[in-house]
Amino acid sequence: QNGQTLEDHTGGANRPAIWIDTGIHSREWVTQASGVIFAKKILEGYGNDASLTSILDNFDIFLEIVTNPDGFAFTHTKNRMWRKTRSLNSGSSCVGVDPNRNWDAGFGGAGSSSNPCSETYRGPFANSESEVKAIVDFVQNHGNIKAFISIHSYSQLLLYPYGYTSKKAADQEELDAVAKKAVDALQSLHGTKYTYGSIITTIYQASGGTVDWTYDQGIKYSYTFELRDKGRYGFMLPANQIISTAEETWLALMVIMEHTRDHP
Ligand SMILES: NCCCCC[C@@H](C[SeH])C(=O)O
Ligand SMILES: [Zn+2]
Ligand SMILES: [Zn+2]
Repeated sequence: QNGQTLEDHTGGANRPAIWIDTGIHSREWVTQASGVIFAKKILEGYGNDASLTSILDNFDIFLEIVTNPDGFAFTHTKNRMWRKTRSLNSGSSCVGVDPNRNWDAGFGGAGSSSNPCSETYRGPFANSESEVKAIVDFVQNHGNIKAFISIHSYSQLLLYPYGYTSKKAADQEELDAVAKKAVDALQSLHGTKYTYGSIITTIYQASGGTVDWTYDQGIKYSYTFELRDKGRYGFMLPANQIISTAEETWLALMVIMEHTRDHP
């Protein structure tokens, strides 16, 4: 359209962008399902919701829904509780690397395991997993991503860097203020209560994590969500909670995206 070639589908040379991924941990099924609903929100919202329209008039949104496809298939066929990738580990009969410990941010430090049989196995080296490397390459080639949101379940948390170190992020105050606003918006819909804060202080030490790497790439608005619930169902959240979970999470995402739009 308007004289642009097919390849240039992003509406112009490298517009600023917002990244959202779901399903990097395959068993966290409410996240992939929510990702599909986020896609619907984006498509239906353009031209109807003024705030989303203004976001999309200025940013591209990149949404990767099945970020760990091999793991996701495995949860459907063999093991519902599979978390990691399905890569083969030489010298071990244990399969898979934790794709949320494989990033080059404090890689190999405390908060990940060197044991291939562990659920938090970091992998043989940073970006060893194709699922991770693909995103690293995309982020570095794009070079104009302003917000990066990686969605997990469960625990009802909104987390920001760092997880690999107790050092405060340079933008900690701002990240905390936006997180508060986001969880307040989330809670306003169905009363779902979230906790927010830095990864290491709010959940546990985790090395090689996604948003620690994106933050250190200069993507200030880097957040990890842990969606519903707090353990009653855990990863097996009943399907009848998918829509309400996605709807409330969308309100939090809108707060983060609006802040990104208004603070370019
Ligand atoms: N980027 C590290 C985020 C903190 C831990 C998040 C949870 C999600 Se299941 C984890 O990977 O253990
Ligand atoms: Zn997870
Ligand atoms: Zn989790």
